[in-house]
Amino acid sequence: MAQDPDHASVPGTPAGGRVILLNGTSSSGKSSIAGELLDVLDGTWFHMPVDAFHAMRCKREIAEEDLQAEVDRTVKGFHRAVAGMAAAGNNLVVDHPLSRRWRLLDLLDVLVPENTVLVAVRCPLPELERREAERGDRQPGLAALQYHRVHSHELHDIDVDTSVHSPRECAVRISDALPDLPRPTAFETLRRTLRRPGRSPRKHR
Ligand SMILES: Nc1ncnc2c1ncn2[C@@H]1O[C@H](COP(=O)(O)OP(=O)(O)OP(=O)(O)O)[C@@H](O)[C@H]1O
Repeated sequence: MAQDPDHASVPGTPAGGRVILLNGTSSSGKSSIAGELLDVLDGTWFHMPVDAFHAMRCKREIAEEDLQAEVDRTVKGFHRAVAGMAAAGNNLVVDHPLSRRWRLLDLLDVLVPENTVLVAVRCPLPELERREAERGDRQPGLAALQYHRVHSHELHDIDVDTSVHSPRECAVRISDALPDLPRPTAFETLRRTLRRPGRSPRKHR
């Protein structure tokens, strides 16, 4: 290795990292699977939950009318933080509900589609509502609100059902599927169909 006594050489960048994007409603089990994936996957991976970015915000009260804009700005920054970590060669497990259409469209613009694995984390609504009531730390009705939105674009690379499998079993299924995923990836197809240059953008919600 070359000498660099002043530590002035910017470290080289390996090929872009892989991003496993866990997409499901609140209480579907994304964080639980992410924790298991870090244990199951070979090599070094980071868990990047959008919740961690919301938790970084100062505790000053936000006016009701400003709240959605604050949340959207945080989410948009989170997307770019994910893209930046991956661009530096880090492998990531991202835990994020695609509960508004613009979130998917924005991620299609900033992530490398061939390096992105889109996982549908599914769970029937009655079980989601049971978990939501049991944990008590989520706004009641949040899972129901997101239920018909998060998977509305339909296409994913891998599906798991957390009402049938434990977080560990879901993580093993995802890990086992990685080497043989068909191409094009869901993100490649979605980018081609939803983000074609010159196509008028659909309304972002
Ligand atoms: N496969 C599973 N089987 C049974 N219970 C589960 C399973 N996965 C998660 N749970 C339970 O569901 C609750 C929510 O799990 P978790 O925090 O992983 O969900 P989440 O999708 O990350 O939620 P949020 O987006 O609200 O943070 C927890 O109480 C967890 O123990």
